[in-house]
Amino acid sequence: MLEINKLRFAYGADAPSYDFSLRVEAGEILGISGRSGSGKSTLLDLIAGFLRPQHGTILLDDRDLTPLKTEDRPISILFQKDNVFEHLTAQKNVELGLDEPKDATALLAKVDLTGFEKSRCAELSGGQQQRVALARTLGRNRPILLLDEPFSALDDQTADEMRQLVRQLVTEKGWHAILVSHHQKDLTELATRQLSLREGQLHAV
Ligand SMILES: Nc1ncnc2c1ncn2[C@@H]1O[C@H](COP(=O)(O)OP(=O)(O)OP(=O)(O)O)[C@@H](O)[C@H]1O
Repeated sequence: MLEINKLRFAYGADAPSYDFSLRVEAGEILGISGRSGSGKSTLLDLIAGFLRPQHGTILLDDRDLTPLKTEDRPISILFQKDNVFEHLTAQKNVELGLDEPKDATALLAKVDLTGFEKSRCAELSGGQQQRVALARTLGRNRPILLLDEPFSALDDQTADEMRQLVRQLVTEKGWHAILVSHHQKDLTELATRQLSLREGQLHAV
């Protein structure tokens, strides 16, 4: 289980402070909604280690991740865009993220990109690029998946396909996923549970 205990953070002495506690089971996708500026990205940045909390702990299966640097945390992140290096091929993009050699072709096949191994990502559509990023996530197989508006730049049908794929992978792999989004459809169709962020605190929806 991923446990975030009384994580407290403020950007400065006069800034409002964020106070988060939450738990995410393996195979669960926790959806977090909230108005623009409510602190959704801040929450993900704290879990990813881009920001340091002033108080509190982040545990995965009782292991304390709080002191670890971002690169040592067992996380993958999918942003709205810019998840791939556009000048590199799909295959290189998948291989770059791996700790040990794995079959990039098989990983790309999992996300329905057979035959695109040698395509430069600049030549791929936004949805295909997101699938390359997902193939890398699959290869890395990190237990925590942070999703920051990952489908916002996609058309409706591609977003639907991506949601299904992400859902299937999270269930299959037992990842602990947190999705932040403005889009109700993402939250209702993908999240297994939802919370809303208001005034620095998480509330039941
Ligand atoms: N580097 C920073 N320094 C100071 N304040 C910041 C910084 N980054 C964000 N903030 C402030 O913290 C608050 C939360 O920002 P955050 O980006 O986490 O919100 P959000 O809910 O993800 O917003 P959006 O939905 O628009 O992406 C905002 O008031 C924002 O202005």
